[in-house]
Amino acid sequence: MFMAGKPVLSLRGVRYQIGDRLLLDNIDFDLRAGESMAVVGPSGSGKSTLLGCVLGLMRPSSGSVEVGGRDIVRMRRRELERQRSNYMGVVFQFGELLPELTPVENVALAALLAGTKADEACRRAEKLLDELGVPHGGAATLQLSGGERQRTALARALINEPALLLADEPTGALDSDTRDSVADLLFSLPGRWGCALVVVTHDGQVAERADHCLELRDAKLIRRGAGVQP
Ligand SMILES: Nc1ncnc2c1ncn2[C@@H]1O[C@H](COP(=O)(O)OP(=O)(O)OP(=O)(O)O)[C@@H](O)[C@H]1O
Repeated sequence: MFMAGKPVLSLRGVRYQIGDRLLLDNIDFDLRAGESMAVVGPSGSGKSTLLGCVLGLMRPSSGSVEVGGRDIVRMRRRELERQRSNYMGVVFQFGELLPELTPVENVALAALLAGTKADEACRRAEKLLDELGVPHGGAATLQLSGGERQRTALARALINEPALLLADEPTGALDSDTRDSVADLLFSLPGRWGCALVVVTHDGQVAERADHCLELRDAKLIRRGAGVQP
């Protein structure tokens, strides 16, 4: 896990523009191990763009995005991919799992791709799925409920022990009871695993569980909860 006390994620002066529209204007924040942050904001305000900059999928026109103490903005592709696989885990709205594989296979695959041996990858996948409450007989992932699929997606994001967990609308496709149980699990992870967590969500009831709640509006990040220094 990343050094305690130092930010796992640190943005300074991040600016991102599409055409003549400024989506991110001078965004600054720090997030440390064990902390969670929610980003809310109207549809189209640029929340996914912000996450894209943190993941290195989008390149800001200026500013720095430090993950694990290193600026990813000016990294070459290979180096960026290495930094991403060493430090980051990601969960999307629909889980983005391979439906015909079993949950164990879906989760183990992420470890295999990171260089873990097959036996070890399966063992760790099974343990993680047990801890996150996902049944894992031989059934294909498509037979799981929506909540179980999102828990599987969380297990996949966690298997390489990321210092930074990123989630884009992780509960957006779930009914309200399932949303609550997945959100409870999600926000328990920084305390249990020592990772930092960023959640982009439309849902105020999900966002209020975070240590820091920030709203993206008119290209600026405005603090809504206590904590983070924007
Ligand atoms: N490649 C692109 N070309 C042009 N416009 C784009 C492109 N990508 C995103 N946009 C626009 O940028 C704006 C921000 O998009 P983004 O997906 O970051 O918003 P969001 O806050 O995540 O929205 P939502 O909550 O609806 O998912 C939107 O108006 C979108 O249409």
